[in-house]
Amino acid sequence: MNQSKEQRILNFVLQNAVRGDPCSVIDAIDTYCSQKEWAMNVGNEKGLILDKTVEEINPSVALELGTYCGYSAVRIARLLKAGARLLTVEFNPEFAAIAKQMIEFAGVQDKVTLIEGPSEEIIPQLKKKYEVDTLDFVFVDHWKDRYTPDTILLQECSLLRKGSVLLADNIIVPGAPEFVNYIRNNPRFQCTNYPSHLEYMKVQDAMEKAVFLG
Ligand SMILES: O=C(c1ccccc1)c1ccc(O)c(O)c1[N+](=O)[O-]
Ligand SMILES: [Mg+2]
Repeated sequence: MNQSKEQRILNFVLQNAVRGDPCSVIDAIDTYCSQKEWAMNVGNEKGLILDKTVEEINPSVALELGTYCGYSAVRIARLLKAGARLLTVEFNPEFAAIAKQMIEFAGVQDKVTLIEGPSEEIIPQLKKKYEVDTLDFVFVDHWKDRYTPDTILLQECSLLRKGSVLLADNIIVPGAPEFVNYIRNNPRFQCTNYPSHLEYMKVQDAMEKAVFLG
């Protein structure tokens, strides 16, 4: 049966990256997706904004919404301190299966919990089933129409504390206008916009950082 693009990306990583070396995995994905087939990884330009945000926060507990092939999960996990953990949520079972292999090949599986299912079902389970108290960092990169309802759900589930940081991808392309309107007009969040480009393209995009004020 014809392989999926995501399987081709994984195969390229398995053949060109170094097992246990997360940076080589990130580089291999960026090489493949910039030269062979575009894919919706956050990419290196926005990835550097993600890196700086994670390093600034140094989270003990991080959540990612939208795992895809695991590129940003590997990117985040490689920066986490000893004992810190990333929970990453993916709705699509095929993507989750690829991401699991990607995370394991990168050697960051001990820091990452990959959860397959819809974010609206997983978020209410985080406290009891996944033993989360509050989240220090949330990378928001899933279906763009889920950004706002899931940000509201995180608050309703008391998963944010004063200083929790959300970083949202794709503010311009594909865009999340409802989220931008919600978060920038919400007095409980302090927002900062980071202009960038759509991964592997010369198209304007941006990321939005939102600090929860409690
Ligand atoms: O929605 C798309 C999309 C839409 C149409 C075709 C391909 C992808 C997309 C594009 C770039 C992203 O960085 C991203 O996170 C997504 N996404 O699905 O979450
Ligand atoms: Mg994205």
